[in-house]
Amino acid sequence: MNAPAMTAEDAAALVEAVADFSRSVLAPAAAEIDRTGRSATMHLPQLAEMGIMGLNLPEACGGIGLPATALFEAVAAIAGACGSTASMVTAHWLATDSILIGGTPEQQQRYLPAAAAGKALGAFGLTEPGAGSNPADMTTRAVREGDDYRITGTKHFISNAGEADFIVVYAKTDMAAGARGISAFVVEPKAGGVRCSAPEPTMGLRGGHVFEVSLDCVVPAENRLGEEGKGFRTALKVLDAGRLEIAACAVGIAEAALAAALDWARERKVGGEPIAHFQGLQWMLADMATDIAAARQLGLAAARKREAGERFSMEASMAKLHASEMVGRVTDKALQIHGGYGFTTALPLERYMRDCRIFRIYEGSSEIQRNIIARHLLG
Ligand SMILES: CC(C)(COP(=O)(O)OP(=O)(O)OC[C@H]1O[C@@H](n2cnc3c(N)ncnc32)[C@H](O)[C@@H]1OP(=O)(O)O)[C@@H](O)C(=O)NCCC(=O)NCCSC(=O)CCS(=O)O
Repeated sequence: MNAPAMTAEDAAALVEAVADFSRSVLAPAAAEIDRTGRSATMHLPQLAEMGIMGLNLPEACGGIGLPATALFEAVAAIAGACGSTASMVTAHWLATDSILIGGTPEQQQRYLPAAAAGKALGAFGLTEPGAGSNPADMTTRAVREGDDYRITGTKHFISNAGEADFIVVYAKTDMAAGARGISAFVVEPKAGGVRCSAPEPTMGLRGGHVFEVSLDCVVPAENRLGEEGKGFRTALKVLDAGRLEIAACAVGIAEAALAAALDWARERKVGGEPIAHFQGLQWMLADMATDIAAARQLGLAAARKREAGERFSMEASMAKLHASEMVGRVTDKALQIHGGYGFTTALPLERYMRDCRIFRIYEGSSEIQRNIIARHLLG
């Protein structure tokens, strides 16, 4: 079992500090980020100061080493305040987790301390225009040229890429070997050969920018993470953690929507009576709270397995599946409780609905999560 890097009391205090920061710094800017599409990286200096960019990394790599259960709560707090910021931060963690899981100790020391300190922003380059649900179909290739690799191809829907200092790119080193021919590389866009599109216009998470990335670059062989052909396994391990973080984002946004609905129900009157007095509405609130509690428990169960150093693929998929579907139900009910006001952009309800919609799609759609769960059940 992996020893937790800090005591439960220290972890709880850190989560509380992240929640305070989220309420006081992130939440007030969230509507403006959504309206203007300004990048959530505007918060990077303060996120860095709080140590948030390295919450997922062990102290030996410059991170905070927050235990997985506390990490779940920290992500929920960030997402409840600003979904775009949570998306940007967790995409950075996909990149740093790739190096932590797939890299050598030298590679970890080369990249992770600066990334944990928020001095270098990361992106995770797996998805392609023609390879979303099945990364094994990717066509990006890395061909060995002496001490280097030439990487050519196109990646799509890559969060942070346009501003990233490093992108972990998954590419085929053996085109005939399917998933076993995939290797991972750290690509530094400043070295040249990397072109990013303008940010894709999206329905939600408008400050969590996603890009198409065209690659025709040469990287030194020392930038390959681990052995050739081990990249797919690394990506799937990274995605276990990423899926848990999406579940946490869903719980955070759902809690924000429930809190807004509770306030509204207490204050809004119909026929002189607060709408909270009506049983139909009370039942909606009860269902929302129950749905959120179930999602949190699934997430924490997966996090406990992660903390114990056990494989948690099925649990992460269950947590993501349930939480990403749950947040759709909860935000819809919260908007309904607000009536016409919920439909206006003066209140955050419609933003919550837009921001959470992608959770059922990225880092493995709900259908992919069901496939993974069924495969674990059936063996
Ligand atoms: C649906 C899939 C899981 C199907 O994958 P495969 O069937 O092709 O692969 P598997 O047989 O399951 O796994 C291959 C291999 O790796 C081993 N493995 C897998 N996971 C782990 C783990 N956690 N720990 C250890 N080992 C693991 C597994 O046992 C196999 O080993 P053998 O080869 O048998 O020895 C997969 O295709 C899938 O997950 N698809 C969805 C892809 C996805 O989520 N894409 C999203 C990308 S990122 C994004 O959306 C946003 C990023 S951002 O915001 O910028």
